[in-house]
Amino acid sequence: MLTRHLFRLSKFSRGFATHAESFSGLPAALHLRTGQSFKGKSFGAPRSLFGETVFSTSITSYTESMTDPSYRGQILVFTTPMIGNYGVPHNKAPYDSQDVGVVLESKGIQCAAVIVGDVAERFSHYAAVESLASWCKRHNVPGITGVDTRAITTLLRDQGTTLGRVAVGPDSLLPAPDAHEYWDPTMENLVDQVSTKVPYELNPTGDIRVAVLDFGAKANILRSLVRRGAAVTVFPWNYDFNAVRDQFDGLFLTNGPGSPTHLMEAAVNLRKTIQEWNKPIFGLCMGHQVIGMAAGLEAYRMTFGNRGHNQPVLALANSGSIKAGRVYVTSQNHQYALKLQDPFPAGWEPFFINCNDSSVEGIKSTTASGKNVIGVQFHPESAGGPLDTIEMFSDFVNDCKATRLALNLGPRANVQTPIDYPLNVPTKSAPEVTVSA
Ligand SMILES: NC(=O)CC[C@H](N)C(=O)O
Repeated sequence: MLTRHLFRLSKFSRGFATHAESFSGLPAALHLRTGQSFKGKSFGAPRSLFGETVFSTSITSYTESMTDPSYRGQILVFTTPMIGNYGVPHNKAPYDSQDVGVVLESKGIQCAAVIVGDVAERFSHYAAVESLASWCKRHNVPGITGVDTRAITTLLRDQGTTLGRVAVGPDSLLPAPDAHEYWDPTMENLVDQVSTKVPYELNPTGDIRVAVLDFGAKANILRSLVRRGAAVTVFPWNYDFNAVRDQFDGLFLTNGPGSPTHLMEAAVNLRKTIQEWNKPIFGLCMGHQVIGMAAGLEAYRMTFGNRGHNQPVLALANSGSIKAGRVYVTSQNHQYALKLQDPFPAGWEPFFINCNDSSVEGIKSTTASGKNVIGVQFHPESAGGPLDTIEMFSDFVNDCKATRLALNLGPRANVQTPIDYPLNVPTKSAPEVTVSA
């Protein structure tokens, strides 16, 4: 009876559908460079490719994860067995009241491929318009279902993130590639591939004006700033913010894919900004790593990183809405981290620490330094994930407002002053900061 009732409910919900045509059922295999192979069935695009195999422990939000530009080049294994049961929402205007041009985290699927235990052929959700399989097919992204994702995860946890190959159809019957044939996405500057090529503005009449350095921004970062009344100007990753900084009340550095070793130029520019400019700076994930490199900390590659929406972090200091001694559950997607060094560089202190692996989860400028710079390894904008640290965006916006007041700049509400973008600003500075890959 209950089952019949549930079936009816799902039948009449807008998104109830099956997309059998996107389940080719072709044989497929995931080969790891370390020699292991896992066999399953193909869904989505019938296409073979190389990538870096990573796992995520998130239970929901496969749509947000897959559109996160930080997953660029990665074969994403979900530890949650059933993926796809609430389908995929539309991606057409109008989006929402904080329209930043996309409904999820970016315009399309960013990860190279997905590996799931059991892909849902039927989906049901009021906002869903298609199945995971049909979405993957439209975006030319292959998926494999029917594999033991727990076995893959246990392996990756022991041996670390591993290069892989998704082989679909006849390719899956061929022997696994030789170790030297695997493509390593981290050798490329992936940030350059996903960052905006030209500056653009959102909410130009906001109360404060924030510059965003786009290393591969998740859209919810932009929404979170706009929602709090900020006018936002998004710049390419290697734009030298120092050329325009007088026009802004704060600087935000976003998440981004790949190794921070490719972002030396941004770190060198930022070091100058921190030295010469006393307004609020906030960075997350890749942005946090760039802040750390600018501060003189070293970044390193972790064994398997942290990916999921259930990562506990302990606050070590009070700052705005964050209280020392409290544990916050956070959304994360990273492979690199800043080294915890003793002593910390002058003027800096650790802000958060991961409760599972004790890795650095945040740094901040000390009160005595007179600066207001914060970097966090996790994603306070939390798409998807718990909202425990979302108020860090309010803290940042409030700090920007307070700085305007302190500098007697007055309110800028409804003032539309065009930003003057000097051309050819990206510079080729000599790297001065260290990162161990
Ligand atoms: N989400 C991110 O910004 C991740 C930063 C970096 N790509 C890493 O893997 O550590």
